[in-house]
Amino acid sequence: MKVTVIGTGYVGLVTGACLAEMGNHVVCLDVDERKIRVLQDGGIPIHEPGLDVIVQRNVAVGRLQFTTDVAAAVAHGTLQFIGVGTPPDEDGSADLQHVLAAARSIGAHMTDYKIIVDKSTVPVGTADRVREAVRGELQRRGMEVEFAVVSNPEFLKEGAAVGDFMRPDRIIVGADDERAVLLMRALYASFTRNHDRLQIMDVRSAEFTKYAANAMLATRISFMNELAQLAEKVGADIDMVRRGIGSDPRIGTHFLYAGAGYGGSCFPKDVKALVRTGQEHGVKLRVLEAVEEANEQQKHVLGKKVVARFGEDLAGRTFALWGLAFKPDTDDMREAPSLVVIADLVRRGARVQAYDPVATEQARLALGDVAGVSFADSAQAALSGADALVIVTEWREFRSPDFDAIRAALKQPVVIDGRNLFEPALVKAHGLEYFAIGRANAVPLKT
Ligand SMILES: NC(=O)C1=CN([C@@H]2O[C@H](COP(=O)(O)OP(=O)(O)OC[C@H]3O[C@@H](n4cnc5c(N)ncnc54)[C@H](O)[C@@H]3O)[C@@H](O)[C@H]2O)C=CC1
Ligand SMILES: O=C(O)[C@H]1O[C@H](OP(=O)(O)OP(=O)(O)OC[C@H]2O[C@@H](n3ccc(=O)[nH]c3=O)[C@H](O)[C@@H]2O)[C@H](O)[C@@H](O)[C@@H]1O
Repeated sequence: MKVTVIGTGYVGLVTGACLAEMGNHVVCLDVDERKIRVLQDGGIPIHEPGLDVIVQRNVAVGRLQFTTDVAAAVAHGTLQFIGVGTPPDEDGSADLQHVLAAARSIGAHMTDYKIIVDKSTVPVGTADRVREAVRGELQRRGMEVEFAVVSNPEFLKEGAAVGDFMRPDRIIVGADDERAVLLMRALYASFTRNHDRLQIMDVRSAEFTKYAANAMLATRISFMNELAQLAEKVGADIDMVRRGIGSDPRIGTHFLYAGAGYGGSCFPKDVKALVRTGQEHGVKLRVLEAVEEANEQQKHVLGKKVVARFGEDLAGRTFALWGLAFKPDTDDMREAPSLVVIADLVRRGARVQAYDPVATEQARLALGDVAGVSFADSAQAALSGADALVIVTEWREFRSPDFDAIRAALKQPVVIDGRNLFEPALVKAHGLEYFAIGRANAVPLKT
């Protein structure tokens, strides 16, 4: 099938590459000339495991192309995917300017039947606005061309995006047009061969499903983060509790990890946007308001643990910080908890020596010229001369460290772990003080 994907970010590029991998002919369009140049030169502008191989393979056989030429891109695909950003507006609602601009681009150039697929996360009712935007352009050109607008929200996770797209739990298609449903079924048939994972529904339910999914996942995390705070007070271990409740299939084991707060480009913005939609319709989403507030507080938990151990005044102190990206296996710094941790430490006069396996460049951009932050080339180098180690992101290479080398490098034997990576008794046995989330502190008798 001929497919055009508008927007080559985390979602658009993965969508385009994976659809090409299944034999479709895909043209990816972006307004960012730099990004398109990188892609045309054989590079990948983001860090996403496994994506480079798929992109290169499909470019080589001519099934995947990148362009900034709107007219050519719109002419190419019967299916026009919109995968542009939907950042939060000032009032928390989703800013649809890029989605509507993409819709106008399609309307301004299309000459034959198109199925316009909203892949971006967009509030209920957006398909109607996309339809109006396309129709407005067609009228301006004095043309009548048939088209359908379909909702096909994306559920991939960064860091696991290729696997999630190639082997989806479900594919949601919201459509009220028979011809569009047939083509969407045909497009996705290869991804759902063994199990029919395609769910066809009305457009509004599909749009809503995306927000409901992210809101539910964010709720689980804030719920566990709050319980973790209580666990510390009452002497329980949140990780034991996680295992205990997770074995009930109604609860399930996934997405129950207490930590330094959720970040990323989606949970924070999607929870806000759903709360905002509720307000617009006179429905107060109390649970989600609390989810958001709990998460804002959780991002300060590591800073508070540092203060509890070292005092309010951190002038003259240096902290090693492991993990900058909002989660492992990505370079994405959007809403990363590390930004809040760094701000909390630096505000009190501390210096931070940070290390991340891939996100350093993005972190530099996100932090701007914050004084007191430097970047190390390795996890061990970040420890040199630091008072303590603070872990924010659970990259695999941090999971089994040389505790003796950590102890030798630090001025004080203190590890503050925002992701509960280690057995407290093990860390303590190496002579390190260990402060984690929702667990009793493990402090050796003599330090
Ligand atoms: N990042 C993720 O893991 C997921 C994101 N989503 C949703 O997918 C959408 C896109 O997210 P990301 O890929 O993370 O965004 P992104 O910010 O990485 O990429 C968006 C791209 O769209 C381009 N763009 C903007 N306006 C354009 C236009 N008029 N024409 C052509 N290109 C244009 C930008 O230059 C940029 O390259 C958002 O609605 C997001 O909520 C959904 C599931 C997962
Ligand atoms: O709409 C989106 O953009 C995507 O948002 C999330 O994916 P993503 O943000 O890439 O990453 P997650 O693995 O969900 O992690 C989000 C945040 O939650 C945190 N988290 C996750 C799981 C957990 O148990 N505890 C926890 O604190 C992570 O550290 C991270 O900061 C969803 O998992 C995807 O299904 C969805 O498509």
